[in-house]
Amino acid sequence: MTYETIKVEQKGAVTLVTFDRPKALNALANAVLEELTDAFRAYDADDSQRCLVLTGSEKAFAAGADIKEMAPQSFGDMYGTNYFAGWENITRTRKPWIAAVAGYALGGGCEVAMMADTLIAADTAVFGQPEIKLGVIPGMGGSQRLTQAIGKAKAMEMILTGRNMKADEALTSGLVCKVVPAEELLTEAMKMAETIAEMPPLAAIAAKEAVNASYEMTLAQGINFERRVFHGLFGTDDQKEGMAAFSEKRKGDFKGR
Ligand SMILES: CC(C)(O)CC(=O)SCCNC(=O)CCNC(=O)[C@H](O)C(C)(C)COP(=O)(O)OP(=O)(O)OC[C@H]1O[C@@H](n2cnc3c(N)ncnc32)[C@H](O)[C@@H]1OP(=O)(O)O
Repeated sequence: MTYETIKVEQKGAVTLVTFDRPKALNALANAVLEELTDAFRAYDADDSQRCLVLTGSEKAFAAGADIKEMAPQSFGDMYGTNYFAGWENITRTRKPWIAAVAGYALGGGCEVAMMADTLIAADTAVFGQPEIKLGVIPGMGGSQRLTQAIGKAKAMEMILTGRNMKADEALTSGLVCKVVPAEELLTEAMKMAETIAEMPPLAAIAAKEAVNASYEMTLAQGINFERRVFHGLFGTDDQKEGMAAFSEKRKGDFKGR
């Protein structure tokens, strides 16, 4: 597929996806959803690819859903098409992916970044859910994921006032795993992605499932799920290779089997 709103590059075992709609600050039009969903599906299906980085431009990761596309829609249009439901497809990606955020990540931009397995931010990053200023509320998971990430008090304050959060606050609030100088963002994100790409791929998928289960299950259910998945990994060649490599004091060569 040829993409018009995103750029997709394979760099070794890492897929780099860049929002490429600079005129509207990478606003998330329907075309972006279709292309991004296709790129993520292709990544998940390609055994040579073991981690993905999603990034934007220096000025904006993404400035939210396309307000001009949304503005004229009626309740019937929104409800009838289950508008925005398609974005959840991205969260079904089984393999790990990282959001590398510089500049604005507002509204849907913040929501897509929060769908990632982890977020790394440039010191220029600005996160926010300003939908209330447009007479709506977050519609792509922001009220849920922001609250899970930073807690009710701060999420409520941001969503009710539309206040933005800068990178340093995003770090102390637990929204992002690290903040780096803007000029180093891509290098740092690719370095993290390359490290993940060297890990046994089945264990990476399993680790992701286990961490995500903590949002869906009780503690007892989650611990039981983790243990079963842990047991299951003893059926993989990569577990044998990983433990042999440790004993033989060498780096593991993981095949994803
Ligand atoms: C998914 C949901 C349900 O959660 C909903 C949403 O995501 S609603 C959208 C939430 N996002 C916003 O409200 C942010 C809107 N944008 C801004 O506030 C500003 O653009 C800014 C603070 C990010 C940057 O300001 P500035 O540097 O002054 O640039 P602008 O001149 O405003 O923007 C440049 C250009 O981009 C267009 N633009 C920006 N954001 C969007 C957007 N979300 N949708 C459509 N178009 C957008 C903006 O209109 C400008 O284009 P022109 O008018 O010059 O053609």
